Amino acid sequence: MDVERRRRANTLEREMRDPTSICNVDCLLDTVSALVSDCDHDTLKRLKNIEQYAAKYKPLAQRINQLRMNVEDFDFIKLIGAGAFGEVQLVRHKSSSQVYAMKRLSKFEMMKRPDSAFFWEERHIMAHANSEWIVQLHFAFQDSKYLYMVMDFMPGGDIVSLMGDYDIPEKWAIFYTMEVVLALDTIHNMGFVHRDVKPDNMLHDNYGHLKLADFGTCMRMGANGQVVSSNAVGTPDYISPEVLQSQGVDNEYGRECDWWSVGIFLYEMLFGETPFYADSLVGTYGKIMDHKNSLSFPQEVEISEQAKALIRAFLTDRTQRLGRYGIDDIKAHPFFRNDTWSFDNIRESVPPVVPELTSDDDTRNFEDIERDEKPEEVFPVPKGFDGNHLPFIGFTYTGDYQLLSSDTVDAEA
Ligand SMILES: CN(C)[C@H]1CCc2nc(NC(=O)c3cccc([C@H]4CCCN4C(=O)Nc4cccc(C#N)c4)c3)sc2C1
Repeated sequence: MDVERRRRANTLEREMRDPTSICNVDCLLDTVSALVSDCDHDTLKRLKNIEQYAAKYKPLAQRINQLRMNVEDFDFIKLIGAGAFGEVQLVRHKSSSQVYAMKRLSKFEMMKRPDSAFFWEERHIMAHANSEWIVQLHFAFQDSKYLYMVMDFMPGGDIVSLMGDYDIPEKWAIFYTMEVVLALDTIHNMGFVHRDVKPDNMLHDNYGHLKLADFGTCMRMGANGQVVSSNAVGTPDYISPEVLQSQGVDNEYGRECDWWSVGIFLYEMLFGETPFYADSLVGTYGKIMDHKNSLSFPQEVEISEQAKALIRAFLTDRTQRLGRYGIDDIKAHPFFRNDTWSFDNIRESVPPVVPELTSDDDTRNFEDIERDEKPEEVFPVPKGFDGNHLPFIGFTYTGDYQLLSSDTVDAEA
């Protein structure tokens, strides 16, 4: 082969081995599976070209799906979480015996809504953060109905349970607020705003240290550090005024919206309830928009002035909010002064609550969840070629192996 042809072949091979390239081998295999899934309908097979393609490639697609990682590789242990488009299961990988948390998102739910590309941010952040503050994505795969994300199991459960089980002393609040601040700084430094920081998204590992776990509402900041979004996201109680006001209109806001949510979280740890709680959504929104007058501290709870000062510094207009000039102003706040933990040693320190676990699949820190037995919605038979699986091409990910990467076949393969 002449030099020019060899050079061009090398370029293509390099692209095919590059995990960040859409020419990556996993993307190409996704394409075959997606195309077969989208063609494999009797109505479409009336077209000769489609019928012949499906007949020829369906066996290959089945072989690809069977050889690559798939849901049959895992034993289901227990349902440990549920969200709008799916659920999280505790599973054990059959061949390695390793336990994982596997999130399963319904493709059908996502096809019904135009703004459903949220799972790409979640995949990117958990796959590439490589941070002790972020739950790690180990594998991602898909079948004709679902997306699957295989992640770290966090046996300590979420901090909502911890707040329910304990009356949290200020000292503990220092620890957990420090860890949330460092975790959010990691997301911000990756170029994302989280937008839905709440105790449900804060999980504990087996030591009792915190990781952020749900990134469906994360959005990439523009060059100016702002996101432009018209869909208000987040859970009412923790949502900042500027994100709230972005409902319907294109409103710009930045990472400081996450610091508001930290203020809500700190208030809730210390007072046992969120500051703008109301028994209606409108009531809560009203209090948030009028936070200057609606923020108050219950007299009967003994809280330090530093704690109140930090809460006020977060629960203020974004133009005045602590953290708008970066995390150093937050780290310097007197509330964090203590004789045990610092922002630099906290990950090496012993957390206030260390989970007592008896096995690697101990789910004592997860409430039982009844599966909402809604009849599994099936896809309507497409009238024409809908390409319903095309938006999911490229989702497949294996953190520990890249197809075609090793020059020689793996010895133990
Ligand atoms: C704009 N709209 C269309 C989109 C906005 C963003 C968005 N996010 C969704 N997200 C979901 O549908 C979903 C599914 C299962 C679990 C969870 C979380 C919420 C409850 C627990 N959970 C979670 O991720 N847990 C988790 C994660 C990692 C490790 C462990 C453990 N151990 C546990 C979320 S649907 C949707 C619609």
